[in-house]
Amino acid sequence: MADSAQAQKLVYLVTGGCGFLGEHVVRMLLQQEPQLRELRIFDLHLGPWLEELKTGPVQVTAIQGDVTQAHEVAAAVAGAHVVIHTAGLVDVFGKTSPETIHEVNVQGTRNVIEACVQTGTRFLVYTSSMEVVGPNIKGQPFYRGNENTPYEAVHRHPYPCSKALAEQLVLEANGRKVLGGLPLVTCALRPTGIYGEGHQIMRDFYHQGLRLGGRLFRAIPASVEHGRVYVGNVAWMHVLVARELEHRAALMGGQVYFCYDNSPYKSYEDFNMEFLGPCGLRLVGTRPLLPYWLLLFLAALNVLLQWLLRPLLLYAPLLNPYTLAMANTTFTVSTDKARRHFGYEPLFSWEESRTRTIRWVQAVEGSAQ
Ligand SMILES: NC(=O)C1=CN([C@@H]2O[C@H](COP(=O)(O)OP(=O)(O)OC[C@H]3O[C@@H](n4cnc5c(N)ncnc54)[C@H](O)[C@@H]3O)[C@@H](O)[C@H]2O)C=CC1
Ligand SMILES: C[C@@H](CO)CCC[C@@H](C)[C@H]1CC[C@H]2[C@@H]3[C@H](O)CC4=CC(=O)CC[C@]4(C)[C@H]3CC[C@]12C
Repeated sequence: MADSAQAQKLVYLVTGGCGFLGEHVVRMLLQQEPQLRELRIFDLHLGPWLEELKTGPVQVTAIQGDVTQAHEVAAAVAGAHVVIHTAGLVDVFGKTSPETIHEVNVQGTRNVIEACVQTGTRFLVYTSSMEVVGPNIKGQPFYRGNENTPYEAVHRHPYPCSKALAEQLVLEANGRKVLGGLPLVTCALRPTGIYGEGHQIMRDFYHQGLRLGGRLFRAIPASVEHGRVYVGNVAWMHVLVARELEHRAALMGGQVYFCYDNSPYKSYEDFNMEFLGPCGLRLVGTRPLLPYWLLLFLAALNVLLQWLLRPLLLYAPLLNPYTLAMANTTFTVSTDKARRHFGYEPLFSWEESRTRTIRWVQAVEGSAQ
């Protein structure tokens, strides 16, 4: 008893802890981090599920706050040993302005770094994205690449631009002296497309399929591979990095790691069918049903409609030129850097990740009826 009380000494802060990934990180920390004394969860919108966590042995502190507000961030960071910064605006559909995306993703990250420096927090884990690398605006394939694969990372869209700038800030902050004189140790994790329980876009595709009588229509050639990783494994990587940063600061500080697991390489649509198929949906066509030029035309039309309708309503469909380019460009990773640097092995096999995700989609279906 005395031993476990002594071992429980660490205070962690998870920003964006009520988001899709953030919730998994929070739950994973509570399950897998025995050294935890207090877990602070900082988010613009706090979820009601946090209440159930407050009865466990770890003190769970929910903080409603905004990363763009430096004083709110500093107050939340003060006294934390580790910050896991997952909060961000994930918008590739034109729902929010480029300025707001920049403000949350870049200025928010700057505020987190400054708060660490000012309050003496030494370990910062940043959730970056594969989008920091690509696909680029030229649509060049990135086939089974790793962290050292040369690739022309050129972006125009506000989301990847903001993630790239924020990642750069985090990596440049590695080694800065924090209050007390010790160096800050930072690193960035770059998930590919995350899937699993709570994935909003999977839910959207599922509902779209139901509306279309149980069918989805192939739009992307099956040969275009899109990297995907299970949310539980992404969360597990965050927990491991947060744990190991202190012991392997020289090796891991300032490094980037793709998030990977054993999920198969498939096209975006074929991969989704791994879950939606067992839930009764069918992907129609072995080839795209519409020619690419027509899809591109429809995507451009959606942008025009979004602009025209803006004064009346928010029209933000899944298809736009950016999402089409994303889905239509091969981007897959193959790396073992996380295993070599901090002993990462996926916690969930592909079979388990698939089963869990299918169960979740089925539960979504149940709750929709
Ligand atoms: N979903 C994906 O496929 C991928 C996501 N990522 C990154 O992972 C992180 C988490 O993404 P998701 O969980 O998918 O998104 P999400 O939208 O589900 O979660 C983001 C969380 O951040 C919070 N947040 C947003 N603005 C905030 C603000 N101003 N102050 C405080 N909290 C704020 C939201 O309330 C939300 O709970 C993001 O940084 C994203 O860029 C990276 C790669 C892939
Ligand atoms: C053309 C449509 C026909 O069915 C398919 C459109 C699918 C798109 C909505 C998705 C294709 C690729 C996705 C992105 C990708 O997985 C990488 C991402 C990383 C992030 O950091 C955030 C999410 C996302 C941008 C993800 C968003 C949805 C897609 C564009």
